[in-house]
Amino acid sequence: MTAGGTRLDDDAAAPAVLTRLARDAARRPLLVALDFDGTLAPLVDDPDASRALPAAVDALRALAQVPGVTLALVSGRSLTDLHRRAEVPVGTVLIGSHGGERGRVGEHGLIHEPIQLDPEQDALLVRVGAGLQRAARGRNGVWVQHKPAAAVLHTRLAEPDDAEAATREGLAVAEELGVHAIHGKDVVEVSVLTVTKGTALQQLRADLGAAAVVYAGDDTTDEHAFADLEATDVTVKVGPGGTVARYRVPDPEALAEALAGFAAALA
Ligand SMILES: O=P(O)(O)OC[C@H]1O[C@H](O[C@H]2O[C@H](CO)[C@@H](O)[C@H](O)[C@H]2O)[C@H](O)[C@@H](O)[C@@H]1O
Repeated sequence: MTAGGTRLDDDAAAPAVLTRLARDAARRPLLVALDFDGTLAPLVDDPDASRALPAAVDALRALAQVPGVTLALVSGRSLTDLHRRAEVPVGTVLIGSHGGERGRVGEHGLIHEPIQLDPEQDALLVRVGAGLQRAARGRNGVWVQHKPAAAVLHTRLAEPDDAEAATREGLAVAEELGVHAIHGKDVVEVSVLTVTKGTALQQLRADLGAAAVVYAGDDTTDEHAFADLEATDVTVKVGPGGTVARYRVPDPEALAEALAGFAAALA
């Protein structure tokens, strides 16, 4: 219920703390960093159909116009995928692959260095993909998504028994290969990189010299970001579940509303 003395079950707490932060001119430069799936975009069965809420897109546009504010999206998606669907203004920083890739939205498209795996990581990624394909085989609704540095076993569409068995097998594949696995919302993601959203966010904060950070997210990988930020930063868990974040909003709709209020208070 509480973290850092804040009531996580108070729906008004996050909007109120954002308004206070907006009025505190000493806390600039300000970094506003947001997860994508489950945070700006409600979760859906097909990851390709995922879109940010129109209200969230409007709020991000308003935030990006405020002097002294840098907007960033921090996602498990590949950078190109995130860029394709994010609908964010020029200048927005994009962090993809859970911190493994970083770029920026430019006037003429995405500016970034494509991810470069060494031959060992390349070979490992092939084995990860093959292992997860084995875990999916013969199980209705279980499928594998391939990304630049990871493969993801999706179980959202499977019956509970199949989902559970596939998840167990997917986690075993990671253990066998000695690589990092993330058990997220109806996914087991196995990456050949050891980065986290937390370390990527700390790096970005240092690069910007940010005096304060706002971070919102809904899933297990976002807990790294919450944990690595400072007690004076504003961390917001979206939806139910245990968290080390200081504030909570019930869903992406409520977050979009809070961000719109934040942008208005900053203007
Ligand atoms: O860090 P995020 O932006 O939250 O991305 C994490 C993963 O998001 C996607 O999967 C999740 O969203 C899907 C679409 O709503 C949903 O079908 C799935 O169950 C969720 O886990 C994406 O497909 C993954 O690659 C990302 O790592």
